[in-house]
Order: sequence, then C-alpha cells, then structure tokens
Amino acid sequence: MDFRIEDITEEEIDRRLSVVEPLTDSVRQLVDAVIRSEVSDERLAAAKEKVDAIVADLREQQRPGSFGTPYTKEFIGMPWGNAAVGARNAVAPPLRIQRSPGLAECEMVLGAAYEGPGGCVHGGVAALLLDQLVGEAASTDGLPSFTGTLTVKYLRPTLLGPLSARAEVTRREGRKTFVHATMSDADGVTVEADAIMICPKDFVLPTGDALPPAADRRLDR
Ligand SMILES: CCCCCCCCCCCC(=O)SCCNC(=O)CCNC(=O)[C@H](O)C(C)(C)COP(=O)(O)OP(=O)(O)OC[C@H]1O[C@@H](n2cnc3c(N)ncnc32)[C@H](O)[C@@H]1OP(=O)(O)O
Repeated sequence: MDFRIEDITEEEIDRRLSVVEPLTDSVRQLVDAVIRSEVSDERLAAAKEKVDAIVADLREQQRPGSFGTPYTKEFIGMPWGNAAVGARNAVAPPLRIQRSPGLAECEMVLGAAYEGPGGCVHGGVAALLLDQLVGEAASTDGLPSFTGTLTVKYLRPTLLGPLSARAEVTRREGRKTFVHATMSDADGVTVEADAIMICPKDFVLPTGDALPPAADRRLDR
C-alpha cells in the first residue's frame, strides 16, 4: 500500500487543490456530456480527437501506478485518487464528507455517470460510496480501519439526483469497529449497510513510526 509522506504545508495543499479540483470537475462534466450528448457522429468523432490530444499532453509527465495516499508530516491525508472522494478523480462524485467522532455524513448529487437500472443509482456505486463512508466513520478516532465485511441491503430503487448518506459507529471491540450506514433520498432511506471495519494488526506508518496520538491525526484532505 502507498502511504508515502510529502513534506508540504497546508497552504501548499490548498494551492494544489485550487489547480486540480476545477480540472477534475471539468472532466466530470466531460463524462456527463459524452453520455448525454446528441450531437452528430462527426462532432463526436471530432471531440475524440480533441480529448486524445489532452490525454497525450497530460501523459507527458506521469507518475507510475496510482496516486496513492500521501500524508504530510502532520498526518493530513491527500487521497486524491480515491474513487469516492478523490480530488483528482473524475470518477468520484466526489463525496464531501463531514466528520465528527464516530460519524460521517454527506450530501451528493448523482447524475448520469452513476446509472445502473434506468434512472436509478447503480447498486455497486451505492456500495462504493457507503464503503467509503463507513471507513471514514470508523477512522474518526484516528485509527486507520479497512473494510472486513460490508453487508448492503437495497430497500427500494435509489433515483439519480440529490441524495444524502450517513454512517455511524455502533460499537468498538478491540481492533474491530461496527458501523451502520444509510443512503437516503427525499422520501427516506433507500439503501442500508452494516460494516465490520478492522484496524490491521501489522499497520505501520511509512516512516516506521508508531501512530501519533489521535488528536494529532487528520485523515481528511
Ligand atoms: C489510513 C487509512 C485512512 C482511513 C480513512 C479513509 C477510509 C477509507 C475507506 C475505504 C474503505 C475500503 O475500501 S478498505 C478496502 C477494502 N478492504 C480491504 O482490502 C481489506 C482486506 N483485508 C485485510 O487487509 C485484512 O483481512 C483485515 C485488515 C480486514 C484483517 O486483517 P488482520 O488485522 O490480520 O485481522 P485478524 O487479526 O485476522 O482479525 C482481527 C479480528 O477481526 C476479525 N476479522 C478478520 N477479518 C475479518 C473480515 N473480513 N470480516 C469480519 N471480521 C474479520 C477476526 O475474526 C478477528 O476478530 P476477533 O477474533 O478479534 O474477535
């Protein structure tokens, strides 16, 4: 796993985000536009040429593999490639998660890129987003937790559009944290999930140091 340390300030994080977040958002718009565009085949083909030119430009300098999750020395995480929250990942809605002890909540608007059954959110997307949320709720005490088991129950179809989601720790047992989560539309809960999150026994920081006190850890950028 890639948890490298980057020696940068919070101001530098903000500066980098101010550059990449608008780009990522434009790519999200591109994804949505490609799905829903009704322009002629000629214009679609011309669009492909333009997109290919942008891709070639960006690939001139590229890191190998994935983005990973770098941390500052102050343990501020930058999971910018993450599929649910990544600031550089157009696949991510992205979730903007509010955290408090044992709780993670967010509101989101899921559009055409997240469709499963016609007009509805893909079940795998709902599971993906709830997986992130249970992970964040379990990790609000500063201990990294990975999903051991995630059980998802789809109560009724989730229509694409504005939604909210919530995950709450129900109990902790040693390295195990139990979390309950829901996704809701304006009429109430559409999906619920239960997770057993586990702090791995062999987890070490990239520095080889022990984890710092919980109050000094922020896993939230
Ligand atoms: C920096 C991060 C920021 C975190 C902040 C951001 C959040 C990110 C959210 C993303 C969430 C994800 O997608 S995470 C990615 C998906 N998940 C994974 O890839 C995890 C893959 N699995 C593993 O790495 C491992 O199997 C672990 C960590 C889950 C467990 O390994 P371990 O630590 O060796 O566990 P072990 O000692 O055997 O068992 C400890 C206890 O847990 C129980 N247990 C073990 N495995 C499971 C299991 N799959 N489901 C239920 N329970 C289990 C055992 O019975 C035992 O209970 P007892 O006998 O003590 O009662």
